[in-house]
Amino acid sequence: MQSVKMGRTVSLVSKLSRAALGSSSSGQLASVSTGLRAMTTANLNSQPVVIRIPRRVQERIESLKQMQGKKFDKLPTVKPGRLLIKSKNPQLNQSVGYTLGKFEQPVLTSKGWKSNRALGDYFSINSIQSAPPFVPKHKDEGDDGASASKKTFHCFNLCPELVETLQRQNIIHPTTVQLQTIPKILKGRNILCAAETGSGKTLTYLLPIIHRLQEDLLAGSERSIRAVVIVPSRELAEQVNSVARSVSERFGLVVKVVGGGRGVGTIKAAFARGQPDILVSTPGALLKALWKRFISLSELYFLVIDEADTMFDDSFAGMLEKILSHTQVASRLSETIGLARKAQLVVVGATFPGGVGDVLSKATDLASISTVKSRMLHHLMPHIKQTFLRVKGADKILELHQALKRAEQEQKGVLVFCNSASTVNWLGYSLEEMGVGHMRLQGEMPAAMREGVFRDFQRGKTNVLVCTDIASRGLDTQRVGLIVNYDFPESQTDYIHRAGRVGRAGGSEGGEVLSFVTQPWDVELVQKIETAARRRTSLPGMETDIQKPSQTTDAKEV
Ligand SMILES: Nc1ncnc2c1ncn2[C@@H]1O[C@H](COP(=O)(O)OP(=O)(O)OP(=O)(O)O)[C@@H](O)[C@H]1O
Repeated sequence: MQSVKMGRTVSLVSKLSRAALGSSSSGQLASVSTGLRAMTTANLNSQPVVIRIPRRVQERIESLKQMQGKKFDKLPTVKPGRLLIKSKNPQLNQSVGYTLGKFEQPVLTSKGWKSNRALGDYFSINSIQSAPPFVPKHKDEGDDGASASKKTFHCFNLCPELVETLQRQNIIHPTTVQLQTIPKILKGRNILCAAETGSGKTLTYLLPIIHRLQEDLLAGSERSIRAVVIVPSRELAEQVNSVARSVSERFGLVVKVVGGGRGVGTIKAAFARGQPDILVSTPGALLKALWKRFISLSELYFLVIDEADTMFDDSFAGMLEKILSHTQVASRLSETIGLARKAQLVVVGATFPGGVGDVLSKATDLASISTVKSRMLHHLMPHIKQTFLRVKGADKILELHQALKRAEQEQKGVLVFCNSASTVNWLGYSLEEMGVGHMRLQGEMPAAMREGVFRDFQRGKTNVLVCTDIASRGLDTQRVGLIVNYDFPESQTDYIHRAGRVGRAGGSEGGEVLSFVTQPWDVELVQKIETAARRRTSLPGMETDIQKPSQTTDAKEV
């Protein structure tokens, strides 16, 4: 008897679950509740039976109840399971398991955000996986990329000492971009490598360069500048210099760095004791060194342009063209070998707006460039939680203070991004008054003041760095767990780069981005981001317009 009753109860619960899961109609919801009440009464009269309603069903019932309360003319976007979008208004939540139809317009939380009535509204794009998308998955592993026999750096046939050096730094398995690009650079190809922020692009180009140069050194070649890496900021130049040194030291390769803002004397002094094998430089400093004939690039094997989107924008493109005119870039694979060899070109970035092809076509045949483009390029990173808060300008400082307190408890490093140097200064004074320890980094600071700020932040001198976008490009910020967009970024590109300071290869999980949205013009960008998140597509209008390499050229040259 008992077992029969139990059996009926179980089948009733499963029917109710199906009803609740499979329908959004209020009639069925009412029957779910009535059924449950009837069942409870029946059980009181006989032997007690514990009825457990799965949490999924409970959540479903809750959301259906909310639908009932408000006339809602749209299919529910909430399914059992985790939420992709969590809004203040739960009707606008969207589950990970919900896929928007091709012609279905997403209902956005940020839809009415231009109006002041929306003040206080918010939504989050939740992280839906713990592993970054640039960690290669293997057949026998789940979404998080755990376990499995992954490839190691041995697979590239790099010199063993180089692989050993990486192992000592706990860099064992190549990322997707490294797997795809390193073999191509080793073959001598011109490369355009477009891959997500934090996916390990620096080692992607440095490893083949160092491998090649140490071979040359063993062959007894004279020292001259064989590789130049051009980056847009002094901080990034210092960082690339430090990575290059850490992996090339044991081979006796010389790496030097020159940055702008320090005058010709400092640049001259950098080369007083001879030419390095690898030179890392900002474009301005490199041009000065070339014009003053402190260096020559006639023996160049590799020319790397890192952070391509910044390097090809109006502020740098002119300088870049001049630098390219001082170099001989190979237009075919056969030109990268032999005595009359020309330089191999490697262009690297996490975002590729238009204009790249225009400049490059002046230096080489675009058909000679192999493009490596990662699957999630220009997508929102799925392993980072991103929250958008519609807030009054005057309230931002209080919200920031709260966020900083939380981050302090969790011992996270924080980057606070502002859109101008003056806001960095103003915010700095305000935080000082509030007793919040921090450092500041912006482009208008005198070189001497700017020097070492980022390094000190990296070393943990303070947990908070208030900065402009000069800190958003390329800087490796393993200790940062929270990004605050105090000012909302002016472009999608800036948003991607700022958000990319968390969730980097080899870093810790659980990075977050918090964005304050105050201005009507911010709202349009938020809406684009929210739409891309709900549709799970790349951000709109960010396609790369560089010409794809022609298959025939590639086939001939291999
Ligand atoms: N295969 C790897 N395994 C683990 N960590 C790695 C690996 N490759 C690189 N890293 C580490 O990942 C971090 C990010 O690398 P890197 O700065 O080169 O990223 P990036 O792609 O250039 O980022 P951005 O687009 O922001 O410039 C660094 O700390 C680096 O040491």
